[in-house]
Amino acid sequence: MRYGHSVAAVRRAEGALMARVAEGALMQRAAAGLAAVGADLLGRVYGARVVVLAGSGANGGDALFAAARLLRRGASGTAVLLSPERAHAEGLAAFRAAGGRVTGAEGGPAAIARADLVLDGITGIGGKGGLRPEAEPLAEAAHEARAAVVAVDLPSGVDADTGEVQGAAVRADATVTFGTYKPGLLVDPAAEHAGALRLVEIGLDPAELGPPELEALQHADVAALLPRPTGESDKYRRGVVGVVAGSERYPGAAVLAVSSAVRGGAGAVRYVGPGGTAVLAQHPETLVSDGSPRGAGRVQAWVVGPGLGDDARARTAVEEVLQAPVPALVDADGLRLLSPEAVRRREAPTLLTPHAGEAAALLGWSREDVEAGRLRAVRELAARFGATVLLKGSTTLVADPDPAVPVRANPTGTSWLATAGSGDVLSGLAGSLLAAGLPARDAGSTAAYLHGIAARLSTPPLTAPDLAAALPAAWQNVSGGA
Ligand SMILES: NC(=O)C1=CN([C@@H]2O[C@H](COP(=O)(O)OP(=O)(O)OC[C@H]3O[C@@H](n4cnc5c(N)ncnc54)[C@H](O)[C@@H]3O)[C@@H](O)[C@H]2O)[C@@H](O)CC1
Ligand SMILES: Nc1ncnc2c1ncn2[C@@H]1O[C@H](COP(=O)(O)OP(=O)(O)O)[C@@H](O)[C@H]1O
Ligand SMILES: [K+]
Repeated sequence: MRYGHSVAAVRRAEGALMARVAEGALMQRAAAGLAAVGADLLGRVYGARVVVLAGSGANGGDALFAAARLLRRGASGTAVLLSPERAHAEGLAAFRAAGGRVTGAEGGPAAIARADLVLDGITGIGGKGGLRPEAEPLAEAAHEARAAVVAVDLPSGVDADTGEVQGAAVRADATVTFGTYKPGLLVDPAAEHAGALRLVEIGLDPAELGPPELEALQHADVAALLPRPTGESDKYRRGVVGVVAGSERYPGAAVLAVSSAVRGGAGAVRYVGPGGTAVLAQHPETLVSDGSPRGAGRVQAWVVGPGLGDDARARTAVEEVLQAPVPALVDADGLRLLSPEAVRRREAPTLLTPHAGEAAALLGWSREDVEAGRLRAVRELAARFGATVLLKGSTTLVADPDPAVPVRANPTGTSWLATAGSGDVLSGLAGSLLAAGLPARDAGSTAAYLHGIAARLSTPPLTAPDLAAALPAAWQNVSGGA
């Protein structure tokens, strides 16, 4: 698991640790880790040109000390000081002592254009708002230069706690972060600015950090969560998932949702709706009926909504699913037929899976505001509906209705998933995992993880049926065949 801790938690744990170690020791640990990553990216340090973008805080100090280490190994270096009179004094002294040159912001772009490595030490967890105007041309020059750009702790200009980016921000090829991940490194739009992430341990005590704001599953976590049949299993004990999807107008959604539900860990799939013939043609193992959910027989979880439309039949289906005493996943058209009160009244878990447009409609926000503030949006929805909410998109987030439970950020997405019907595949898969007994947050985040891996394993440009067909390979990829 990767954990993302808030700035307040990091400050608390750093403060406690600093009281126990020699002055400056933490910054030296950070600088050593940063220099090692810089050396790695350079391949050959001797003769390389390093440029440090140094703000006035400790983030600039880390960058200057790291550059000094590279200079002592034969690199040459220029520090671009954004506030020359307030630069980190010890870091600057070490950099100068190692032979580094110093310039003001005006000398930055020319130095950056010739650089092999740029260390972005403008701001770290102390940054507020986007980059200030004098730093913007530096960020732009770094983006255009052929140099590798390494952000120190965070890309400067992004919000560490929320992943929001207000104004200009540095775009890095890699980010070396200290002690723990920050939520902004795991959530777009900030995550997109961070590039590859490297964590450098500096000795923070997990107990002093406290609970994370955010978690990102890794292969081993997902492998441990995936349901597995045992000797005692039969198809009913493995769970039956009911899928209410598709309509005369959108028959394909039924086929897509079932195509992933049958590959999602449940023992059987019941399909309810007008698309039974098409579903059976693709998946003869499905139990189909054309009535309403109430008369369809027992299920351990329902999926309702993909391609459902909004006629009387659709309304009845959503109503009946919400009244059922089993976990329910509501997606797509189903989300338009929901009231927060009806969801809040439920005793069994509910998982809502909106994309940004659907989330915007549910919240009364603009779509842009949801995309710019994903973490706020998903938490707000979970609170309003008293439900688990999976917000789809460039970073898929899953929030529990209890605000103390960390939000899960999915690390496996790829923009190839932006293809018609891939959301239907996700909901069938997540519903199947719910039926197999996973709690809603685990079902949603595990489904998003596998969905992303399936996309990576498919040959682009991928289609929704490709994605469903790649689920067994994704499953194997994650669990190593166990
Ligand atoms: N506290 C610690 O124990 C450690 C801190 N470390 C580093 O220290 C960083 C935090 O240092 P600081 O608290 O000094 O804060 P920062 O270095 O992140 O930035 C604070 C400074 O930047 C200025 N500033 C804020 N927003 C700005 C903006 N938008 N544009 C330009 N300037 C802006 C502020 O006026 C302030 O002087 C971490 O991110 C990490 O890199 C590491 O050395 C590891 C140890
Ligand atoms: N830019 C992107 N990067 C990563 N994943 C994306 C991106 N855009 C969409 N996705 C994913 O693709 C799926 C699309 O779902 P959805 O918007 O419901 O589409 P549809 O209704 O066509 O099935 C979701 O899982 C979403 O997270
Ligand atoms: K930085």
